Amino acid sequence: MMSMSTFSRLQASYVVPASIFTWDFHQQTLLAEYQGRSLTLGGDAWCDSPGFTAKFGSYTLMELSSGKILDFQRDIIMTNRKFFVGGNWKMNGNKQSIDGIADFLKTGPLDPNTEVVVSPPACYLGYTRQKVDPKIGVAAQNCYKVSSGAFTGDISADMIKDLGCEWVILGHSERRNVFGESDQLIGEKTKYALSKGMKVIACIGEKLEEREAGKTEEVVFRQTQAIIENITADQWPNVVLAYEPVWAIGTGKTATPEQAQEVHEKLRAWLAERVSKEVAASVRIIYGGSVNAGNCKDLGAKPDIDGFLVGGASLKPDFVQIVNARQK
Ligand SMILES: O=C(CO)COP(=O)(O)O
Repeated sequence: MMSMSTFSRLQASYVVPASIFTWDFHQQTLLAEYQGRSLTLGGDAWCDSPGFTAKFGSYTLMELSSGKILDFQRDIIMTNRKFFVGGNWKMNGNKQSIDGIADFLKTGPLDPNTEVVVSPPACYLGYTRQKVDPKIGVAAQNCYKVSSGAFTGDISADMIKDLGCEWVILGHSERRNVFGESDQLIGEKTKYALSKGMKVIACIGEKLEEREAGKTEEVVFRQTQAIIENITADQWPNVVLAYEPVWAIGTGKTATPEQAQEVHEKLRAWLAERVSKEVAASVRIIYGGSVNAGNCKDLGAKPDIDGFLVGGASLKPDFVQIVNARQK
């Protein structure tokens, strides 16, 4: 038996290039043969039926008198990125307040079309896992890049999993800026957590002075590059990217829906070039920074904003409204 990652690697290294080479050769030969002749062309588009592999469509061009295919294009025409809302509790709460949060989450009602994850401080991971509905994911706010050892004060992906939690937030701006974590370390942590089968909310975002200096894209792409290098093709479904401009975190200064959409759209286009069209179309890019019950609907209506990572408001019943931001 071959593992999924070996299969993907062999397919990407040999099968796909060989198929493309063969097709290109065939097409060039055909076009040379038809040179200077008048042709009768017919084209047809085809899409999968919804609910199957509906995200792909193809368009085929045929020379009708010979019945030979001259060209075909395949593209992504539909994506089904499930709306994702994470509550990052940061270093807040105790057992009593967690009970209160579990209660309002239970009362909800929570939109079943939204994937919900809450992220308590490490010492309350097990308690939170027991208290909240099993349909709600529980995330650690950080973890180190190895399974165990002399790393006083840290926790590992293996320990988080042992508590029944499957998510971890990595690269949060507070880890980067208060605790001095580098792009490289965040990449290494991402690699290790994914290798253990964990799901990762990987955070990126520029500081105010970087935005003012026109460096938003440069910073966001640099931070994302260090992350994508550590993700294999088959691991992308386990990754959510969180764009959190540092100037909008905990400041009450939300990015406008247009500002956030602009960065998300550029990041998706960049991912299409750097990773693949499929990953760019399917990965969820969520926004974080002063999201609240009042601004979540406008932000969530933007086409490239696939949800939120919520700080302060995730400790309050307002969080339910944010989870339901896409409801009419
Ligand atoms: O950092 C954040 C989520 O990770 C955002 O925090 P606030 O929602 O409190 O601004």
